[in-house]
Amino acid sequence: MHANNQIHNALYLAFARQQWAELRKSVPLTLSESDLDDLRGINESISLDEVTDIYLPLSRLLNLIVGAKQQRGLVLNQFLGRVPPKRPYIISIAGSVAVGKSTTARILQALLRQWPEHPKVDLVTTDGFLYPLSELKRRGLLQRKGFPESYDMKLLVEFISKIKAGESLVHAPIYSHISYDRVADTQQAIEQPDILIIEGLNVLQTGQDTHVAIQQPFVSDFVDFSIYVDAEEPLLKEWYISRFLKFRTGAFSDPNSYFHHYSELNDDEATKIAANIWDSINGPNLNLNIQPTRDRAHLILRKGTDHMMHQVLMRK
Ligand SMILES: Nc1ncnc2c1ncn2[C@@H]1O[C@H](COP(=O)(O)OP(=O)(O)OP(=O)(O)O)[C@@H](O)[C@H]1O
Ligand SMILES: CC(C)(CO)[C@@H](O)C(=O)NCCC(=O)O
Repeated sequence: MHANNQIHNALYLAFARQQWAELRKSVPLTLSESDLDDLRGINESISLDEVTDIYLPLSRLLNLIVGAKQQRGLVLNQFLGRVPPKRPYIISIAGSVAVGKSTTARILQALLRQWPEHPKVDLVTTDGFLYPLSELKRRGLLQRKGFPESYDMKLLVEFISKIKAGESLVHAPIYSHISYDRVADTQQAIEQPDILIIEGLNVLQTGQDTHVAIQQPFVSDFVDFSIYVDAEEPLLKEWYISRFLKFRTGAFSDPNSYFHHYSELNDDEATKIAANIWDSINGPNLNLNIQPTRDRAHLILRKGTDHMMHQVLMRK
């Protein structure tokens, strides 16, 4: 599936699911029943096998990597003879619409919090940095949501640079999937976490990928470790459609929902509309702007049917 396998092999170590699962090594399955309940609350469809085989080794890897960075920070301070501000370790999670970025991010958050070295783990999504709906309309971008030009990149880069600089309180705008818009009067407060996870379609993008010149620097300049969640497009489209069908009885049934009128649709009608949104917006965005950023990631998690990860690729 990779256009240039030779380059890929040179860049990444590839692990089949079972090989990766063995790398959990000494990480005990420290999850209590209540932890498991929390994880099920994040996504009831996620299996315990997925947590033990994929996420526990990943949590171990990230704990080691964050630890190495913290050590390096101590050495630097000793050398410079000063106490620097606490700077969060920043992990980014990229991938298509509906690949499961937010589920992956929330499970990682829950697992990373359990390590005594980094108990405070915050999570933001770049959805909040989409322009407000009125601005998208003004710019004629309603059919381009999720494309690079639909984000306020200046605001996003300002946000992440403040986090990286160790500012004690930084605010992020919040997006509502119900109103399909930025929330007007509430913001998310980020107060010097040990780790910040930032999740979104665009976290690996630079100006070079797109027809739109995005000003430098890029989000990835501030990110310590990047993850790309990958799956073949037919699966992504299927997951997008099935989430859309589920939303009819969930989010869309809310009278405040932007898509409230979809709640009345039968399965066939809803499938057609979702497939059409995929083919006209999310699919082209994947192929033009998201997938081309995949091979910049430090780690690629490859999913197959039923959201099962079947391969992990790690930068050498
Ligand atoms: N590990 C998993 N097991 C089973 N279902 C999953 C898993 N991860 C995600 N899903 C399902 O796939 C769909 C997309 O997941 P999610 O909302 O996490 O994706 P996303 O990449 O954050 O999407 P978006 O970019 O649109 O916000 C949801 O219906 C979710 O329940
Ligand atoms: C908010 C984004 C861009 C990303 O999560 C996406 O969910 C979205 O709304 N895409 C636009 C097309 C659609 O409604 O799916």
